[in-house]
Amino acid sequence: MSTELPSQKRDKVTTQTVVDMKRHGEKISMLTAYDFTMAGIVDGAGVDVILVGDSASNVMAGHETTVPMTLNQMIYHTQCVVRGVERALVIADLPFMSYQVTTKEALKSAGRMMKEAGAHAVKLEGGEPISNTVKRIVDAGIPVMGHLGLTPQSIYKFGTYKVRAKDEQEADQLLKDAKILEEAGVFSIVLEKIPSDLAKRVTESLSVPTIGIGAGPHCDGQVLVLHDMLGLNKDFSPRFLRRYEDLHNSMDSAIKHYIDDVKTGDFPNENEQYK
Ligand SMILES: Nc1nc(=O)c2c([nH]1)NC[C@@H]1CN(c3ccc(C(=O)N[C@@H](CCC(=O)O)C(=O)O)cc3)CN21
Ligand SMILES: CC(C)C(=O)C(=O)O
Ligand SMILES: [Mg+2]
Repeated sequence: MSTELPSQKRDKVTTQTVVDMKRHGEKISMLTAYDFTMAGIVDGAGVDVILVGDSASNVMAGHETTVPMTLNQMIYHTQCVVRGVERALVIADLPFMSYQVTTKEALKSAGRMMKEAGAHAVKLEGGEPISNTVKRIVDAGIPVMGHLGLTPQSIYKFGTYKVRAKDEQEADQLLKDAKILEEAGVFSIVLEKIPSDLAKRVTESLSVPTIGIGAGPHCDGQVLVLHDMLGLNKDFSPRFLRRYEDLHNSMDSAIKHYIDDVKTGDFPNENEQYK
């Protein structure tokens, strides 16, 4: 019998693969990407899941929140990412107000994300209030990832990005929401900025995998925003973020070097021109 872990097959990662990874106790790695070049690097390095997050609103467009992102903008980013990916599962965030008004509109939004953008699955924020919508999308053959805890599209309802579900009543509600989403058919749930103990309880009570961001070590997988973990984002330092590179500094010094070479006439040299 093979002792190969589910993700070690070089086959494309599917929603079934990530569910199998939970059953085998293999952790799931997920990162964001918003464009072709970055997606190719992230996929080539072997990440299991790529999220085209609506954090593109912050990271790509320079907005303060994810609220302004449109469905057409998310479709564009997802098209770019899909062209750069060979193996990873590509999940796209449905942006604010593309799925909350009616179930019919939600299904259309999810359908466009699959047909026009080539996403393999969509992610929606929220629990019980969107469970019928989730069920309808899943019934249409579109895999759905849930997202509970800190749900940035609702920032104006909560007013802060502080840790969520710290009191018992909110914790019980989150646990209930997770069960309801599982029953509605999600293949996985993101847990954002909640206490580790609660994330552990949720993870143990579900058969579908949890993917944490600021939700501790007991989740079945972890996700970070690519630009944050590469150190491109100087002014975002929540405690859950680990920086694996300081690309801001690397880019800054490379660019300064180039400017200097242009000013001094060092660039272009003898070999960098046509005769
Ligand atoms: N660049 C980026 N990274 C992300 O992780 C991310 C986005 N953008 N945009 C969409 C959401 C918003 N997310 C957030 C936003 C803020 C905090 C946060 O911890 N902010 C403050 C603390 C705020 C408070 O305590 O009131 C911090 O410490 O930076 C965490 C996740 C996660 N997502
Ligand atoms: C932080 C992750 C989970 C996300 O939703 C995003 O990048 O938009
Ligand atoms: Mg998001």
